Amino acid sequence: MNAPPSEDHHPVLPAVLSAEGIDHFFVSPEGTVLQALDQVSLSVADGEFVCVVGPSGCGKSTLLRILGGLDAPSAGEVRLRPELSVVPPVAFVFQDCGVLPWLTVRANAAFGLRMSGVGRKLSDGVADRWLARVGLSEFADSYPDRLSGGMRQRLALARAFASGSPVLLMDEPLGALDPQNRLLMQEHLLRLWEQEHKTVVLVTHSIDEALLLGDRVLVMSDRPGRITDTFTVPFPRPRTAAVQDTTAFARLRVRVRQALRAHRPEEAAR
Ligand SMILES: Nc1ncnc2c1ncn2[C@@H]1O[C@H](COP(=O)(O)OP(=O)(O)OP(=O)(O)O)[C@@H](O)[C@H]1O
Repeated sequence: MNAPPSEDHHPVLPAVLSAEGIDHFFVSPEGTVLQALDQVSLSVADGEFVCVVGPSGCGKSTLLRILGGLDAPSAGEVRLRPELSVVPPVAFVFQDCGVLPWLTVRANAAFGLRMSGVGRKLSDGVADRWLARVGLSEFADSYPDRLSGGMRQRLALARAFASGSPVLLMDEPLGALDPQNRLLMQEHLLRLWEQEHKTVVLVTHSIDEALLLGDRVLVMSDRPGRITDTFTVPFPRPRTAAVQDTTAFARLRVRVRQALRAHRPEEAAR
């Protein structure tokens, strides 16, 4: 295995999701080849929250899609713990929510369960419990156009958590929110995850978000994306946004920022 240089060791717990030696190439209609990923290997333990940060265009979304089986890698292998194949193993949360405007809020929350064959009564019951947990009960019979951006994102989270999938793959799920709403949603996501302990891989541009939410932060280089550094986040749980005001947080933020800069060609040239 091509282990990335790392400040910290990978978890000793058995991996739920792992990837080994992932390369990915895109070919344009004119035949131009673009390498998006270069020998990416990672391993995510059961119940672990892993955040991925990296410069724009470095291949984070491509990696997430490959981890979730939406795209096949050009080379390398993704493995999910075998017993997970009995349920939809992964649920996605995207920046644009993926909320379906023609379905009610309840039907949106129940969507993952319905797609995996769960009957309406049972899936609606689960959806209603999740809507209550994200504070959207009163909108259950409404359509998503009645919801604000933050509420839609809460609905997207409810749908992912309600789906029963043990692995949640999140691509900038809070990226479209204003700073105040984003902080509220980060704390909301923290609470949900701390209660449910799903296995999460979350892509974000925000170092602060990664350090607030994650157990580990993986840093990617410029394209073609490689994992250059891994940081274990030592802050105890349950966490609140107040951890961002501590000296330890500020120090770790600097180290992650330095790791990000170290692998950008224009920085290396300075
Ligand atoms: N379907 C595609 N066809 C061709 N090129 C693609 C395709 N999808 C992504 N790319 C290219 O692959 C590279 C990686 O894209 P990707 O979206 O994975 O990056 P990212 O790190 O998620 O970017 P951002 O942070 O800006 O969202 C980029 O150069 C992008 O232009």
